[in-house]
Amino acid sequence: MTPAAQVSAAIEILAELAERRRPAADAIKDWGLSHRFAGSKDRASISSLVFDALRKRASAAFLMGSDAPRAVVVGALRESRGLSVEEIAALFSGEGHAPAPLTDEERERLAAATLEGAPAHILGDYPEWLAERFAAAFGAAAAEEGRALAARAPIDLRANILKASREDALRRLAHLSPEPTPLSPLGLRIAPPTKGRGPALTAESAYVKGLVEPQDEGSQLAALLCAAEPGEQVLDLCAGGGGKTLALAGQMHNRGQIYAFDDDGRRLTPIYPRLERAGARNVQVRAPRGKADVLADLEARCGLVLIDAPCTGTGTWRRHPDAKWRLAPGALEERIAEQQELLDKAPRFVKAGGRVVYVTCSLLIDENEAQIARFLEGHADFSAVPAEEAAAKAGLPELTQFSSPHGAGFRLTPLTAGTDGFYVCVLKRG
Ligand SMILES: C[S@@+](CC[C@H](N)C(=O)[O-])C[C@H]1O[C@@H](n2cnc3c(N)ncnc32)[C@H](O)[C@@H]1O
Repeated sequence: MTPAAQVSAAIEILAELAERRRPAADAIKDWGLSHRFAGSKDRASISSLVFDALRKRASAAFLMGSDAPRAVVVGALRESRGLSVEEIAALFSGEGHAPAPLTDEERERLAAATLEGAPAHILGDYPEWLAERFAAAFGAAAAEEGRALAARAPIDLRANILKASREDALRRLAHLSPEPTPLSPLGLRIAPPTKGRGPALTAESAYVKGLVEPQDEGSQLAALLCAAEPGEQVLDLCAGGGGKTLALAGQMHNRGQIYAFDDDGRRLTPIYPRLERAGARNVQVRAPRGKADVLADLEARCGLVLIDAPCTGTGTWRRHPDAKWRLAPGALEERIAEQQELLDKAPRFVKAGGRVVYVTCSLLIDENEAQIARFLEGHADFSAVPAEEAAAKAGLPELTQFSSPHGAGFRLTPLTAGTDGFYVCVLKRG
């Protein structure tokens, strides 16, 4: 396919997404199935165009004076890719499978329109209904935080210390030019591709042999702040695919026991091969079994209960730019209710002196500091561990700089920490 035909395909897919609220990856996959002539490189280029347009959907629409898919793609080619009017005009030639030529108005806007005077949610490319919540979380930095969330994310990996040091992993992957991550002592970072496909990581022998695991640096830090110790009894209450479970198994050097639970058994499916590949041997997966209380024996036994809570995922928009436009207010309310339920459930399993670590990949106060404040009101035997103390316990005193200005816990954002957005709070019993 020509680059211009790829642009046409991206516009077509965005039109489909505007009609049906569905993940962009699904729409791209379906498009590929019904256009068999498109090769894998074409599909990667189209996918990258669609995601770039979604990253900049609000600002591109503002620039072009229209939120039609074509306008968004035209605007995003300027905003995301930095193309000139002539470069964009060359793609919109109207020839063959190229989109229709630029109109005079489109040309004028591309040449002269600016974002001056645009409100923060346009400058930061996030939904208008979240504007108040972003202002509460970030104040005057809301637009800048939004812009950082609209950028492409790097590929972060965690060295699996059960099998390799970070130095080993860096050497093994040297052909991908990884850099050590600045905050996590276990992290490796590969720059994001400017367009098209990134490296085929799962084909790397370092991955196949379990020396590295893809995990955003923020997620690595959340796991490190758990400060799990060898020999501890740990309940991972929302284990899902096991990203944090694996990190905890490494921290514990395979000693002690991790119980990995998720109330949706299907979500646990990937954990089995991942544990195998990582060489994690201290994990018992406790899949739900109908109405049976599969965690009954853990009552008051755990030194650590991790709640990696279901959330709106506002911190992960760099990786899922379509999610920000699909998120609806009702979903936020549902997540808040689930988070409260989990926070109320966790103390049952915590022994005296033990801790609960509450984590979300959201940046909204309602899902984070407000949840912790509510929890502490109802659980007088728990207190939030001050950020300085929690950071020191994790051996990462520099994380104190990310202590939340809105209450207990840590806030990491792409702008301030260069990670996905994460909230982490360590709560101690007694
Ligand atoms: C953020 S994801 C977990 C990600 C995982 N810990 C990781 O690092 O890969 C949240 C998980 O919570 C699970 N969940 C939602 N409500 C739950 C509940 N009441 N009890 C246990 N798990 C729950 C979801 O099924 C989902 O897998």
